[in-house]
Amino acid sequence: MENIDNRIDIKSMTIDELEELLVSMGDKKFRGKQIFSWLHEKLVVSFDDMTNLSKPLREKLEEKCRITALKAETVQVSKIDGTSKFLFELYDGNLIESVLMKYHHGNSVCISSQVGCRMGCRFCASTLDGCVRNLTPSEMLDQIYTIQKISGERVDNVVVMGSGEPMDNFDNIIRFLSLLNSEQGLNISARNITVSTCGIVPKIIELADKKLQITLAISLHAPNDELRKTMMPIANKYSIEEIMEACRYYLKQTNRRISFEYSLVKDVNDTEECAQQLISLVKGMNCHINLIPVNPIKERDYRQSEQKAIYAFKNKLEKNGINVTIRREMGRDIDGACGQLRKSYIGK
Ligand SMILES: C[S@@+](CC[C@H](N)C(=O)[O-])C[C@H]1O[C@@H](n2cnc3c(N)ncnc32)[C@H](O)[C@@H]1O
Ligand code: SF4
Repeated sequence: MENIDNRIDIKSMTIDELEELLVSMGDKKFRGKQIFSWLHEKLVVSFDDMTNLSKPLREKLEEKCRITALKAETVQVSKIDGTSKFLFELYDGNLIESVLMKYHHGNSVCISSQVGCRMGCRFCASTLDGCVRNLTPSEMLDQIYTIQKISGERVDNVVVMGSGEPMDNFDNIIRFLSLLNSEQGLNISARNITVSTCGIVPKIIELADKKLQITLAISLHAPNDELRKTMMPIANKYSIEEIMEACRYYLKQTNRRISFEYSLVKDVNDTEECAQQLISLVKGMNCHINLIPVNPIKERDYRQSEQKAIYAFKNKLEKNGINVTIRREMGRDIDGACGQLRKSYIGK
């Protein structure tokens, strides 16, 4: 675990670690659980609010530890569907984005896992300035906690689909997942959490071996390696066949249906031939395909597929027995592509 400004990042600690810390400070073990509950259930951001701790203990904790608390720099709310986009400032001045989406089945928060991203996908605004740094588990958690506090809404589902590549920040993601899942915290069930990756094969296998019940989403975007290489540099490292093999392993280990993300780009990957290749790739697999009309970014020349092409693509997949949906665009009036709000803010 990383320390922040030479103080311990207390919100990234498990109950066991907190108990150990308290004992090492000459206090009682049970205080660990109390502090965990203040941080992850009652969502306080100051030791002074931990009213069942003595003043001297609170002072000692303040000296030794730091409570991650994100500052909302801007919040944009969609007039169309209530989607809110948050720009948060981290303790070191870096900015990240998160989104709250309201669906009939509950509230979903989409969080960032890194400041920027180093994967270089051609359609993505998050990667335009590379990766600045990994987010700590507490910084990932605090996106959800702060949104819950600002909006007054209970968060039911979490998707790790904001800026950053979660499998490039693996240990912090695993710790974040276990804290989010904790009964003494927000207690969000693993089944309500989705982690999306561009396909870092060894990490998918490592994740599978943890046998968590989370949904794995793969950003596929192309049905063959040649085309994928033109869209996503990671395709030079891992082939689609290797990714599919890792997905089959994930399914075997977890019994969880895989999601494939496929952003439709006009005249690039939206042809009938691409649909046919995609069908051959996933046929017979327990999976779901999410078609996303690409959100154009001004720095790149990709354009969104036409409605007709989007529906033709979807229909072809459906006719072949593939589970497929077109992702509804949430917050159309506020939404730039993921990473664009941060980018435009830095630009100022
Ligand atoms: C921003 S990424 C973060 C998670 C992870 N790095 C990944 O690639 O899966 C989440 C999803 O957003 C998609 N995405 C990124 N930029 C997009 C854009 N301009 N239009 C549509 N989808 C986009 C990605 O392909 C990916 O499926
Ligand atoms: S799509 Fe995902 S992996 Fe690719 S650059 Fe964007 S955030 Fe990174």
